[in-house]
Amino acid sequence: MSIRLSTADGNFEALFTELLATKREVSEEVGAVVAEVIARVREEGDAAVIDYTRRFDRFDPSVNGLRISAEEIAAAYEAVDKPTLEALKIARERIEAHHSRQLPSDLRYRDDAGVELGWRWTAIHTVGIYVPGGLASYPSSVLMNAVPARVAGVKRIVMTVPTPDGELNPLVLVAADIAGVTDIFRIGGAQAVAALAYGTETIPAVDKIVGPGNAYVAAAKRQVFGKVGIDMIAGPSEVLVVADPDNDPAWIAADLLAQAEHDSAAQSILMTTDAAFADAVEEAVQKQLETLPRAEIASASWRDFGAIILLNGLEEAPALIDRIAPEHLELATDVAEKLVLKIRNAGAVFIGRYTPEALGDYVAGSNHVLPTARSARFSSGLGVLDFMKRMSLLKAGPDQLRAIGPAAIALGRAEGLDAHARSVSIRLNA
Ligand SMILES: NC(=O)c1ccc[n+]([C@@H]2O[C@H](COP(=O)([O-])OP(=O)(O)OC[C@H]3O[C@@H](n4cnc5c(N)ncnc54)[C@H](O)[C@@H]3O)[C@@H](O)[C@H]2O)c1
Ligand SMILES: N[C@H](CO)Cc1c[nH]c[nH+]1
Ligand SMILES: [Zn+2]
Repeated sequence: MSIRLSTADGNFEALFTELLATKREVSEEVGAVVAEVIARVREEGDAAVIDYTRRFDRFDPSVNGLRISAEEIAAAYEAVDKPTLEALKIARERIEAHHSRQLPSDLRYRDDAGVELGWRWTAIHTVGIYVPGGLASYPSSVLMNAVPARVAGVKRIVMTVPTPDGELNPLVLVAADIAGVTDIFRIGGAQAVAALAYGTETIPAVDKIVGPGNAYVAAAKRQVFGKVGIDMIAGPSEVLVVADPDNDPAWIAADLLAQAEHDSAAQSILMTTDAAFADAVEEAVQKQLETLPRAEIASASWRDFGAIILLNGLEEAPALIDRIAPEHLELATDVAEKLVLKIRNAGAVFIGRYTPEALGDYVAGSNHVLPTARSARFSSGLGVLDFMKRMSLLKAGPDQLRAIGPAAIALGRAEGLDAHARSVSIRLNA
């Protein structure tokens, strides 16, 4: 049973604020564990990675080597059935087509003073992609990370994926192969992030680490930021479904459970205007849980973090949605197109009754690595630009230096930086 709030109640603001502040991870403890893992991996390299993998993933990766071999990838193709491989290829193509449209253009122009200005985009050379794998395997996340990197022009894509108990997921390996991943390592958690950031004897250090993961992965990415770039914090999944009473409660229940089944720390929220509809959805959730293989995880998530928010009218929705800033927002109402224009903060919006979030998780083409824990207030989902940098270009000749140089001299002197002023004046006085 989820908690229920109503905007009609006097204590709504207090309860809503509490909902926003809910911590879904035990952060202080995680932060300390992760700091120790990173320090040991920096110090001891492969030995620490192997030790932590034995401890957290329950197998010894030194037996087959940290790196997943070409033979293991070839064997994975044999283990994957044809329809699933076809589905993976459809997803890869759609993700590639969508992300190709994100490629930015270079620019060069001459302004009124004759100064040439512009920028040039270049790809990051080596990136690390973290593919989660503790509670479930995510071939789709391999594509969501690696395909935009390839589109951007990244030369080396180093992937880490935990393989609990040493079990390889063939579809994950095939996805990596068709997406153009160059190196794959069978490790996960904070030890994988640390290895990618600092490098070990076997694992190359990368320039940037991207990808979702659990609380340990998220904390590790935060802690290595600066040594390497990171994309954003994409932690336990979330969905906010805005649904009017014209929906089939079973469809909405299925959508709520689709995110709840990821992790007991996932969060699913329903916003609706009708109390009887809310009851029907709650009932449908309980019914569907009876047959869901991952019921244990999903019911824990729905019980501990699920919520139903009753509104007086849909016009109340946008302001509340912006405060929640959900990873995924479903608008299952006939006024979805109008509503979407009023929303500022969400990782991805699914418009209308026939766009379940799961479509975006797999095959729509947009990225499913999205900001969680309210970080959609200031960040966006993974895309091609996360794998690129923009260099400024400037060019002046003697006339342009004469035109704008004196102002630079004045500002250099005003800041007490005489060498700055001189590097301009020396040319003007030549
Ligand atoms: N936002 C997104 O785009 C997106 C996409 C896919 C998955 N997800 C989320 O990613 C998360 C994946 O989590 P997961 O656990 O399945 O896989 P994971 O790969 O993120 O984490 C598994 C690793 O966590 C480490 N770990 C586990 N318990 C530990 C402990 N007690 N101490 C230290 N380290 C420990 C282990 O090293 C293990 O290899 C889920 O919350 C899911 O919702 C998000
Ligand atoms: N919904 C997840 C992002 O929050 C992504 C995913 C992968 N596979 C299924 N779903
Ligand atoms: Zn999902």
